[in-house]
Amino acid sequence: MLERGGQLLFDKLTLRLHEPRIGLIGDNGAGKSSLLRLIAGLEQPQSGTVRVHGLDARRERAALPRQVGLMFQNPDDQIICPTVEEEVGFTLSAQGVPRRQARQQARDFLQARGLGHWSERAIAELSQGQRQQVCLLALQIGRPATLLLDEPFASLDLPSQYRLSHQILAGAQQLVFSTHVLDQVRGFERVLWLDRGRVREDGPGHEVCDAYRADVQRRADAMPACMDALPC
Ligand SMILES: Nc1ncnc2c1ncn2[C@@H]1O[C@H](COP(=O)(O)OP(=O)(O)OP(=O)(O)O)[C@@H](O)[C@H]1O
Repeated sequence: MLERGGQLLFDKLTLRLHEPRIGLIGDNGAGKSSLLRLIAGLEQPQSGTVRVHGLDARRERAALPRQVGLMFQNPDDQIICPTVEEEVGFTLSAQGVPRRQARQQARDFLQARGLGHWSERAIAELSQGQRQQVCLLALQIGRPATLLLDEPFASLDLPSQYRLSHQILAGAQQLVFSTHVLDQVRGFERVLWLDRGRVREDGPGHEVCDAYRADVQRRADAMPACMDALPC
């Protein structure tokens, strides 16, 4: 059970997430980010347990970052270092790698991806899309088994979406990916449609996306026409 803002959000929710690519869809406030935060150990349920690759997300929270990395909706909520190299290296220092060695590994990691020229760049001078790329690199260098992505493409232009998508799919990690753009998860093995904290549909991406789209269409059809709804 999880309460947020004094409201019960998840109650008796039981999920096993084993598929390589899992999408999360649903209206604003449905609980997508909250579910990702539970898996990442950033929120704790008031009752019940969250197990991540065999770890208890409450009692073994310190060990979670080696297993799971969460990319926040807003890169500025994630980034804490002034330069790209420091930010990417920070993941390794947090895992116990000495700072100097972590910086060197970060440089090598960027170099290997054709981004050696980014090493010393100030994060503050990067665009939103570039900052999101840095967040993803900072997660990937830690090689977690699972990547949790919270609307990773929300504010990106098309070329940035392609770049980031390529970067995401190039990794071998399990993906759990929340989005409002159904096409991004339609081909996934499994998609969960969350509705006010409950799982409304759970199945192959194309089926669940179609069911959600049809429901949204039904609700839109039931709305008064725009002109009627506008104030005089
Ligand atoms: N920091 C917070 N404090 C209190 N309540 C919160 C907080 N963040 C979210 N909530 C509430 O938890 C519920 C689920 O929010 P959540 O952010 O998980 O939804 P979401 O599906 O990710 O929405 P969106 O599509 O808008 O990102 C909502 O009712 C929201 O009001």
